[in-house]
Amino acid sequence: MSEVAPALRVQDLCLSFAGVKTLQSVSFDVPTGALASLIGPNGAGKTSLVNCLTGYYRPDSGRIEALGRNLTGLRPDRVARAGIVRTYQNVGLFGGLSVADNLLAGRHLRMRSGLLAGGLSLPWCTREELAEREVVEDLLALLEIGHLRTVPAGRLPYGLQKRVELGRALAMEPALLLLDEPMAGMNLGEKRDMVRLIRGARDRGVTVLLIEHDMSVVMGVSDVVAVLDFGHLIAYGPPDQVSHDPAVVAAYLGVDDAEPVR
Ligand SMILES: Nc1ncnc2c1ncn2[C@@H]1O[C@H](COP(=O)(O)OP(=O)(O)OP(=O)(O)O)[C@@H](O)[C@H]1O
Repeated sequence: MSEVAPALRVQDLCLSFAGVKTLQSVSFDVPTGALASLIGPNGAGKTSLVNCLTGYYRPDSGRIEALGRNLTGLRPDRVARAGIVRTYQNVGLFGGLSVADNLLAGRHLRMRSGLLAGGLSLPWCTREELAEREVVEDLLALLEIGHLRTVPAGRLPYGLQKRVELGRALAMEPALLLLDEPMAGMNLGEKRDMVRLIRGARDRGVTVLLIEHDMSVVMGVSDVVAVLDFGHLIAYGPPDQVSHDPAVVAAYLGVDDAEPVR
């Protein structure tokens, strides 16, 4: 039986800034179709690793393979074209555009028609736009924000803006979705909602790598967890195993008692 290749394979990745080692020989896989989490205390190197994966940082050495391609050292636009979509810690929506139009903006990357053809209202273009709007409606339903479709995104509370951001990322139909601390600054209720929606995306076949520093957030939702500490991968495996790993408990003093967010 042939094994399915992992969606992401990180091998011996090293990164340093002015001689200070930020990532030290980090290796792990994200299985295709999984919801994987990358966790670690503040300053562990999580964002630096994501910046390597998305082409913003060039690693000193090591290899990044995703979706069967070698992505090591590729520019961010080339990485995005390979189907890897990322959200950021800060909200980056078009505040004046409606929720639906923000999602449509995500679809535009995939649309045949450019703005010029759209402006001329060519029949094929209109048909295509209608089809895109249907996809957007489907995503609005998935994210439970259909009732907000006409509201300017900038007027929404923070937790809902993060939901729209997730929607815009999903609108790009990523093969691998990197979510950089999507629950930072959220209250418990908003975190629970977000966890449910991210799981929903995974259940629709999107491979997800969730970056988080709050261990309780990831333990209830992840298929597999990778733990970074001071640039080293100190644990990798299913959440139950990782949460009891002595190295992880030491890195997160006391947090092994944390209630998982479900
Ligand atoms: N562009 C840069 N120049 C210099 N040092 C950097 C740069 N980017 C990251 N670092 C350093 O790398 C280390 C890891 O930072 P990083 O932001 O990757 O950690 P993190 O795990 O994402 O932390 P947090 O949870 O606080 O976001 C830190 O010591 C940081 O100062």
